Amino acid sequence: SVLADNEYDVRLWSRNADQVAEINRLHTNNRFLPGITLPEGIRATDDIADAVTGAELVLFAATSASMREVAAKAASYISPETLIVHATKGFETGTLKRMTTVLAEELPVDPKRLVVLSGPSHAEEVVKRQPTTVVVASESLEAAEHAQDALITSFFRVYTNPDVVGVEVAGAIKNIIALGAGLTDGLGFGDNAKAALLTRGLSEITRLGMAMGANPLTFSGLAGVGDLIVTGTSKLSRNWRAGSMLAEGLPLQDVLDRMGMVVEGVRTTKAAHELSRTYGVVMPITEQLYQVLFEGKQPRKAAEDLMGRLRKHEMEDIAAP
Ligand SMILES: NC(=O)C1=CN([C@@H]2O[C@H](COP(=O)(O)OP(=O)(O)OC[C@H]3O[C@@H](n4cnc5c(N)ncnc54)[C@H](O)[C@@H]3O)[C@@H](O)[C@H]2O)C=CC1
Ligand SMILES: O=C(CO)COP(=O)(O)O
Repeated sequence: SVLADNEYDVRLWSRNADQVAEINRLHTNNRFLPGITLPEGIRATDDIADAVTGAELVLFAATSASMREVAAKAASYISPETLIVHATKGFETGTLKRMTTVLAEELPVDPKRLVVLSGPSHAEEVVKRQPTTVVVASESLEAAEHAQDALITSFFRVYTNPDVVGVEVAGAIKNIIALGAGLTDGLGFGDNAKAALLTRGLSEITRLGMAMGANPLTFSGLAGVGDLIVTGTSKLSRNWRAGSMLAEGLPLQDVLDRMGMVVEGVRTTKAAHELSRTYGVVMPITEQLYQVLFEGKQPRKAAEDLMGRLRKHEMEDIAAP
């Protein structure tokens, strides 16, 4: 939608032929964006070659679980000079790789052509042209500025940042904290509890990010604090909603079935649980969420265990870079 507003000739790929027909005939996508009319400049196709061949820019917005498969499908139609942008918030299951690493492995482009787009950007608001600010990060300033140029509008303000690791880690881990915020609200705790969770969650994101090589300042930016606020406090967030349903006692599979859309925080909790061990980083909220999601722990007991941890200095576990 943003690219079409910038007069790009947008080809949108979906594997679902009915969805493609609906977008082309009616300019709607009722299952995911009910009540919205999409810009005329978007043409949908279920043929990935048709979508990607000759494109100046390819924007991947696959789920983290399907990124490698989708990138592999597109690879032979992408040329080395194509600008690749992704908007996916998660790690690859099993390998724990970041999305730019997956794309670099699958696509015939220099890693300097890869850009990550992140920040507070619920699709439901962006498509209504409600204002937001986001960030694009790339190893190459030229690639980041190219993406900034392509995506910036009067309602979608795009900043650049060279810290790809920080932006990707922030975008992924905030979904765990958003699940926790949904649980906190679902349990009936107050605003203090949520502010506390988001702040200590930011500490956790920062610790892991720094251990993985990120710039700590990135976490006070749009991909960090910005997306943490929107995902942890908005009812549009699937991660928040999933957390609040878990607090009602619904089993995880029922929650995911009801959502019918990706809840990235679930897989990311598993990935971060492993990353915290690999990098030797203390991640108590992630640890408790892991036990709630995968080991049947009661959410209220998880909250008690977080509150009952050994007393600490506020910055204790943040190692100097
Ligand atoms: N929805 C939002 O507001 C935002 C989402 N994101 C990120 O974008 C990514 C995608 O999220 P959504 O589009 O919201 O998820 P979604 O669950 O709403 O849609 C995912 C789509 O991918 C399709 N899909 C799944 N596996 C596939 C495969 N193997 N091949 C082809 N298509 C496949 C599904 O059928 C579905 O249509 C996630 O990483 C999310 O964190 C980032 C910013 C905002
Ligand atoms: O990342 C998002 C908004 O910036 C979307 O969050 P959810 O996946 O929780 O809906």
